[in-house]
Amino acid sequence: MGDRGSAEDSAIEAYGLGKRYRRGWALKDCSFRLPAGRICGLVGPNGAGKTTLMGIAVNLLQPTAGTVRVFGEAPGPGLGAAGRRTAFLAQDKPLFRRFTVAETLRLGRELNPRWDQRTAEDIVRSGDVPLTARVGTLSGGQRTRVAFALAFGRRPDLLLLDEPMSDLDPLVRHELMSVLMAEAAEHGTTVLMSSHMLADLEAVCDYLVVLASGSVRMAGEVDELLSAHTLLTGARTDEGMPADLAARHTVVESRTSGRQFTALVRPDGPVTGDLHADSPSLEEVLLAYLRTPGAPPLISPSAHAGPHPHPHAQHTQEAAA
Ligand SMILES: Nc1ncnc2c1ncn2[C@@H]1O[C@H](COP(=O)(O)OP(=O)(O)OP(=O)(O)O)[C@@H](O)[C@H]1O
Repeated sequence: MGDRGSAEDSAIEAYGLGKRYRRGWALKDCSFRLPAGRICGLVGPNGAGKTTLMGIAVNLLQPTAGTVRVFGEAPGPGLGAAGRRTAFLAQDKPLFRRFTVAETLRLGRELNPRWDQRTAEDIVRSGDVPLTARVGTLSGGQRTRVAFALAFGRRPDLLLLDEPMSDLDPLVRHELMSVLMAEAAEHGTTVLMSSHMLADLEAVCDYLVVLASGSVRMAGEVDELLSAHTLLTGARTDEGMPADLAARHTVVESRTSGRQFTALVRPDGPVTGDLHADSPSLEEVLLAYLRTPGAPPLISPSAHAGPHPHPHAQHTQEAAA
């Protein structure tokens, strides 16, 4: 892609990234790479650091430690190259309430040289949101649609969406997911989307980053992550599951129910014994990691990040958050 060398292949690369607030670390030693062109789900329990990570990537927050690169550049003030290529849809979707929808889109057009009016208007119109309505009179879901239109209209190379679907009804959610996938496929947009709706993520994402307590617990291609895991069921022992299983394989989580145990494992060789082995769904894998923040992390090779060449180019002072 282009003449920018291998850095161009990474949409986001975080290395040793940390953010400390007064109450403690919100992100700690967070390293991962998101290759360009993926639709990536960002998953983690409340307070895991998802919003903080996105805020650092779009230069709204400064890291306390480590570095982040967006298309190979440190996020900087103003509309640097990385900033021009990035759109961020924040959780509270800030819009001017007194503006009409048309005025909101006009502002988007005036502020963005790459503005795509047709895409933005299509997204608004397909939800029957009148262009003449004031933003303050719209329902929460309609406002989300306008915020989506603003984000897509910017024609970003990287779109960061912080829990974009939380106030949408299932039909609108489904429709906007389809818009998201179609736009991303047509323009090669990289998407990083935080969500607690695991089924939605399963439908649209081909890449995943799982955060727990500020650290990356799992990152990589969905297919790779899924195929690394096996769901085992068998007769429970006094300890719950047979002791040799934990000795031979990486156990993410094990649970017992009645006379049975179920364990999600990363097999380190053939699974032997009187056990039933199944392929887990993405939801089963994610739930196991969310329930077990201490599980050994799994970072697939495409998600590995290394140190950046100019670590001092990144600001490291605390921001007024
Ligand atoms: N401005 C702030 N000042 C102090 N602490 C903060 C601030 N913003 C976030 N935190 C803390 O940092 C941690 C991570 O918060 P963050 O909002 O990044 O999590 P999240 O994964 O986006 O959560 P959620 O799923 O609830 O949106 C939390 O413990 C939160 O209380």
